[in-house]
Formats: sequence, structure tokens, C-alpha cells
Amino acid sequence: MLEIRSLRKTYGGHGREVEALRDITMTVEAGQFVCIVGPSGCGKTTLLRCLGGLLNPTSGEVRVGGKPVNGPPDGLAIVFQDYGRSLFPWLRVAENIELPLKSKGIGRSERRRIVTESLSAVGLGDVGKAYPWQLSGGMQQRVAIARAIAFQPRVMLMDEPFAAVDAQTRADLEDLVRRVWKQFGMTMLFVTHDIDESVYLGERVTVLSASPTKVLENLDIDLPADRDQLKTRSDPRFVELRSHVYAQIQEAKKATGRKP
Ligand SMILES: Nc1ncnc2c1ncn2[C@@H]1O[C@H](COP(=O)(O)OP(=O)(O)OP(=O)(O)O)[C@@H](O)[C@H]1O
Repeated sequence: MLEIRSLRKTYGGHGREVEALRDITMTVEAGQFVCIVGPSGCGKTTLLRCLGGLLNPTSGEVRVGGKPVNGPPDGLAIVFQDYGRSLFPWLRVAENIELPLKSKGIGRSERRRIVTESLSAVGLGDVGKAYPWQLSGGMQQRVAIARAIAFQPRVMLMDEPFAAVDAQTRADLEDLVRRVWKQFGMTMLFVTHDIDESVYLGERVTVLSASPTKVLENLDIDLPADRDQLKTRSDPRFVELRSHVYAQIQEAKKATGRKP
């Protein structure tokens, strides 16, 4: 479903060239849940932006559903970290979710049905008439997820979506994302800097090196599909996997002389 071949991205301008990605090759099968982790600044966001058609690669190729990406691909939704800027404050929650459906040409009654269904999928059945700024941060991020679900994407990209919420809300949202993924069966690519989160959520964790960035490892997460915040995180296999990823990232930082 997602194919990335020899992807390289450099940013230029102001007399300074930054090589954000050196050589990324990876694939994600349809319906897979893959988490991407790597040291800070290694180019995780850049990678998602190239996949989402928001940035042009310097070289290499990115395909979604077999088609080369030249702009935002059909059937792809992105959830960003900054929910405060991704929802329109002057539109009610239901209108925020409805907006992309209008541009898809979906009729009014069908739009209403989808809005109700996606809000209830994120456990927010009763906030359709509220404005985003009347909700807590965690609720706003749920709305952003509901808007993505409503679009019925085949591929969902999530860029550190829970970085700005408290630990308890974060745990709830992690379980929500796993539930949504199981219910709708989309391909999920989830970027996080949190190693434990990547192992808890993913069926696979792709570890990126520090800059100049390449793929260090594709690690299968052989934990039971039913994840539980207490049981899974205290499972000896979970501890083993997260320690392995942690060690990889520490090594990657040392290799470039960066401080942890
Ligand atoms: N628009 C831009 N112009 C110039 N350099 C950029 C731009 N966007 C990102 N960079 C640089 O590219 C590199 C990778 O940035 P990116 O945000 O993709 O990394 P990241 O892994 O998502 O970072 P973090 O973990 O801190 O969120 C960094 O050195 C960053 O300074």
C-alpha cells in the first residue's frame, strides 16, 4: 500500500542545506499498523509529509496504492500533533467533520450520518454542536481523529498526535487508535518519539537512524493483538522489545556524536 524507495530529502535556502532524509526504503502492506520512531530531528515529519504529498522528495519515489505521489493522494488522511491549528475554531465540531465530506460531493443526509458515526467511534457522541475551543485538548484530538475517520481513508498518517496531551489522556487515545484501526481496517503509519508508545501500538516498528537518516531496523511486534495498558506494558516481551528499540536509538545517536 505504501512504498518508499531511496527517498532523499534536502531542504535548501538561506545558504544552509539540511539533509533531512538520506536514503529511506520501506513498504507498508495494506491494513498494517506501522510505527516510526527515531531520534529527534531525524526527519520523521519530513517522511510523512512526502507520503502525504505535502512535500516533494529531492530524489527517490513514493507510491500510495501503487500510484506515484505528486500531491495529496486520494483516500489518505493525516492527523497532526497540533490539533489547536487543525480544527477551524469558527465551525462547530460537526461542521469541522463535515467540511471535507462536502468537497467529496457527499449529500447532506449521508454527511450527517457519517458525522454521527465517526463521533461515536471516538466516544464523543454528544459534542457535535460545540465549538472546538469549548473542548479539552484530548477531546479536540478525538475530533481530529473523527474527521479523519469520516473521510473513510484507506491510509491514515499520524504525526505525533498525542505529544501535547497529558499521560492519562494519551493512554486513552492510544487505545482509541488501536480500536479505530481494527474497526475500519485502514493502513496506519504512526510517527512518535515515544519508544513505549511505538511498541504498544504497532504491529511493526520501523527505527530510523539519526541524520543522515536511513532505516535502521524493521522490527515485528509479536505481542498479542489485544493490547491492554497494564497487561501489555508489563509483559516481559514488551519490556524486551522496548529495550531493544531504546538501545538501537541510543546507538544511532552515539554514531553521530549526538547527546541523548
Ligand atoms: N522547512 C524546512 N526548512 C529547512 N529545514 C527543515 C525544514 N523542515 C525540517 N527541516 C530540518 O530537517 C530535519 C528533519 O526535521 P523533521 O521535522 O522532519 O524531523 P523530526 O524527526 O520530525 O523531528 P522531531 O522528532 O524533533 O519532531 C531537521 O534538521 C530540521 O531542522
